[in-house]
Amino acid sequence: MASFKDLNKLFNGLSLIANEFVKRSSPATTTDFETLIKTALLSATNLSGLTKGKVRQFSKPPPSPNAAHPHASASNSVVFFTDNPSPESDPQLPTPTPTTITDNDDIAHFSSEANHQEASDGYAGAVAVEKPEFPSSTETVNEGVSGEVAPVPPLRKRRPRERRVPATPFSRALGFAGLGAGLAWGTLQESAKRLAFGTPNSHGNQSALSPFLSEKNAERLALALCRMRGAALKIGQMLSIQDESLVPPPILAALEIVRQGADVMPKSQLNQVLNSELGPDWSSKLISFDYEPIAAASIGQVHQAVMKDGMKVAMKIQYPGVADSIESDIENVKLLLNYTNLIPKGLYLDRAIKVAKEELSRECDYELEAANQKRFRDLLANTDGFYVPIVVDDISSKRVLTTELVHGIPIDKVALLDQETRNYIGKKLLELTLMELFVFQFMQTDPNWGNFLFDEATKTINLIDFGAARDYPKGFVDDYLRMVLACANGDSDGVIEMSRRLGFLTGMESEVMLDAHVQAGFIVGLPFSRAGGFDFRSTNITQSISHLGATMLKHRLTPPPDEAYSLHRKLSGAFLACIKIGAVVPCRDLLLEVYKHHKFGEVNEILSSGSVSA
Ligand SMILES: Nc1ncnc2c1ncn2[C@@H]1O[C@H](COP(=O)(O)OP(=O)(O)OP(=O)(O)O)[C@@H](O)[C@H]1O
Repeated sequence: MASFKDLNKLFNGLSLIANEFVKRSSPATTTDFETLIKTALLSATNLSGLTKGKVRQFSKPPPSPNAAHPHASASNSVVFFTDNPSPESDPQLPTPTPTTITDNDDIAHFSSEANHQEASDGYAGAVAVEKPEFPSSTETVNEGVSGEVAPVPPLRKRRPRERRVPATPFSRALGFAGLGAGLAWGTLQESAKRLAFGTPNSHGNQSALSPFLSEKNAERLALALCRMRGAALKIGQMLSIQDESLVPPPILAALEIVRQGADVMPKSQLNQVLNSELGPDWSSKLISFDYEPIAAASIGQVHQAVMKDGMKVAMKIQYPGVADSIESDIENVKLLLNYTNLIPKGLYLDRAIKVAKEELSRECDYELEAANQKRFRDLLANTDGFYVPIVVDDISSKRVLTTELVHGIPIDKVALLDQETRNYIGKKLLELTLMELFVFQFMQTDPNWGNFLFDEATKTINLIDFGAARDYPKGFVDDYLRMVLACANGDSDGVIEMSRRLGFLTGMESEVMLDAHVQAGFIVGLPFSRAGGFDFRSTNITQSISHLGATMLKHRLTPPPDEAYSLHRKLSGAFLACIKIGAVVPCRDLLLEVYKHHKFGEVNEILSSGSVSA
């Protein structure tokens, strides 16, 4: 039976390819045709297991010939610009007088964490592109007592590959089709292996149950997402912020690859985007630009540059084609998910996908992100402990965003800091979340841990990435605050009433569903239920919710309101961050503080047990 199903999956995978051929054949251009041939070859070799994408191992680069130069020594990919650009220069390198440019095909350096000062921020969700480890004369390295430089053992981790972004809808669709076929083939291989050698012990491990979830398939999926970038990768990264105990190990490993960052654009493609977005004289505002990215995110990559006034900036440059392919990328992901039969009923995938599409198209608009960032900068100007970097309008456009470069440790990496500092960070994160929703009614909804960079020296959390930010209507915020309080106070009538008003329940639900819903609410409300510090080190909130989740999926009558998708992602992201860093946070005190100052709108109903006492 199982093998028949798997054959069916293989057939479906191949039909994905056939579909794309039929759908796309008429408007195909010559370039599309070339891509088609390349992709077909890649898929064919992938099917036969030749290029299914092992993470490449890179070798250490030779020492920079410019090591004496104070800037170039930090990275041999930095280009310095003179005031008098040469008119005969290569059109791909605007206003050039490049000092040095890395010309290797692969960005290929290993570096040690200890040496990793400037770009230590580069760990974040999207990130992990480290600088080469040649300290400049001005940099500090580990110095022994004798003053000699102590060798630091290199830290090996996945290095990004340099790959062109498939920029036309046709080439992207083919990428997905190739992936579909690769996964189908992987599933078949795994099934055959199981027929021959038996199914591995399950012990509740999903990967053992489904031949689709084999290690090879998970890796295949991750590497394909890193190559495709765009909407599909973004969804993968969203999924990567999960409770680790709930996700099967092969998928967890694959998501970690995805979380570490995408492949990077080659220089020629990067220059094309910069020229078309900022004009050919974009470099006239800069002293230098580093062609080696500090981050390769889902929809763009980030480069360091120095402005004429000396300010160090981060330039986020969008991959070509991703904004126009959101719709088709998501449809392709949906096809893949459907054919794997992995999506449980009750997820209301269509509604979630509609919301994801809207969010992603907003995120591709960097002018909107710049406006969001300026708004947050104003809103947080007088709040201690947070900093929002300056937006540089002069060197920004719809697809390029330049902001002041900030530093810090991404919050998932603060686990080694002392307990007091971790408690402080946890408290600040929760305080910010509550403030955004209930005070500003404007929230940055991407809980990616790399978006919060903790600067130990100033005890400040530097906030970046405002692409996903949205307003919440006053009525929604009022009722949501009442609901959180009802959850915290163990008030089931209040939870049900507010849930109906907010649209989580229709009023027609069965007792089983109502009970599961209320229990889930109480679990989420647990950190807010008692005064004093809530210890996130000993909580199993996410596991408890997942048990109830199964019941809710079975009995749910309506999808959650649109506002809830991003909001719940953010709230669970904040909780997961506190769990990850093992913080003890006075959650109830923070909530009551917000409640005390909240001005409810006209319908200020009092909950059955909603009287609040500190
Ligand atoms: N102003 C900045 N200062 C320092 N680093 C920055 C800055 N802006 C971006 N970065 C680095 O680039 C990474 C990606 O930037 P950002 O999160 O804005 O991009 P994104 O496309 O929205 O990424 P994601 O796919 O993670 O949402 C960040 O995690 C951070 O490491």
